[in-house]
Amino acid sequence: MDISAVNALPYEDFVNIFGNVVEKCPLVSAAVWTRRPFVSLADLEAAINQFIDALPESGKEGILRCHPDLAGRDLHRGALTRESRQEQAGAGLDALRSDEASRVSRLNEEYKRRFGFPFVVCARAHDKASILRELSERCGNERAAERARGIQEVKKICRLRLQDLVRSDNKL
Ligand SMILES: NC(=O)N[C@H]1NC(=O)NC1=O
Repeated sequence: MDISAVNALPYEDFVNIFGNVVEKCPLVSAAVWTRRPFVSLADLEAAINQFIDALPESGKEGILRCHPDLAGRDLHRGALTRESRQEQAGAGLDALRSDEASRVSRLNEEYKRRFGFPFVVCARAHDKASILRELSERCGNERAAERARGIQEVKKICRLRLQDLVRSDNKL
């Protein structure tokens, strides 16, 4: 799929294809559709990032709250989105030892209690050990810093998901 094919998509198809580049936030792709034509994939990514940056802090926190916990309930129930399942499995989060699983669960709960939104990290940029380290370190940050950090991670996840979609053999 090249950028001219992306630009030719009616909004229903655009939202179907790009609706989960920001986890469970199809509103983002529905909003940026009006920014066509995009000159490149990077331009589409920039439009998404600008939309996110223009949100009030409550909207940014809302985006974070749409993310499932890493190695959390949705993974165990088989309720993750396809993208999230692949990302979490790639970092080995679907195969934690029981001591690791209880540590992640305890830290995820501590993080959510402290900040009111879940810990978000781009799992594909990490492995199990570095995710555990980040989770534990970031629990000690301030709320505003964590909100900004979580949003940076959302953008990294989004970039990789966009690249997958445009690289894949997604015949339109
Ligand atoms: N909580 C969290 O970071 N979840 C996300 N991270 C990632 O790479 N995929 C996700 O679903």
